[in-house]
Amino acid sequence: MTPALLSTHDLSLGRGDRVLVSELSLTLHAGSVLHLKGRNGAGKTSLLEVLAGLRAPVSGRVERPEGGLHWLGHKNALNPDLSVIENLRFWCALQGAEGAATVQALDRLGLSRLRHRPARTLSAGQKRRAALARLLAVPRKLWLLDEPLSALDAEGLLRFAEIIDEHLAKNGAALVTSHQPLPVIDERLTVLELAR
Ligand SMILES: Nc1ncnc2c1ncn2[C@@H]1O[C@H](COP(=O)(O)OP(=O)(O)OP(=O)(O)O)[C@@H](O)[C@H]1O
Repeated sequence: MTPALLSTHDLSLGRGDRVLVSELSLTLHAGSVLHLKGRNGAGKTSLLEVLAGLRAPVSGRVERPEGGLHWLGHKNALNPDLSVIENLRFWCALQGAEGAATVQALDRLGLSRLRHRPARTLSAGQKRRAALARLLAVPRKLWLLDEPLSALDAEGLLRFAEIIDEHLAKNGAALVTSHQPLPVIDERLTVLELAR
């Protein structure tokens, strides 16, 4: 059995007086991906925020990997006035990862040609790709990704599939929310559907 990269123990969370998740215990192992599904408002983002440590649960606890994790929220968190590569370098510097492989990361997302363009001039899908490039610039074992496929075209989906595949092969793990099927269709994928 590969090591656990994320575990929850009797985790409950809510918004206001609404319970969204009740006593969830799950384990995400290295080399696996969990597709978190559920209708609008079911609580996927709220759960991801608790897993990332950005929001407190009502009860229960979360065990995360040493060495940190990647969190990609709905927002791309790009500074509109910096170029694509400046944005990535700035983010790497915040992570203490100066000299990270930013050019290669942008190349993997098909953004080489656009790397000196101000982020504000990118299309929605190009901005999503620029945010995804962070996953490659700094290695982290655990990826928590909220709707990473939003705005990606067919070619972007293929690139995402390749990136996830490599990440799992290197004993990484990912928890991904998406309203569309994930481009990983084998025994490495499990699905959790929030019921509400
Ligand atoms: N800032 C907030 N204050 C109060 N309630 C909120 C807030 N943000 C979200 N909620 C509520 O919490 C519930 C869960 O929201 P959440 O964003 O986690 O759902 P989701 O499953 O990610 O939805 P979607 O598929 O639309 O992204 C929803 O009912 C929503 O109305």
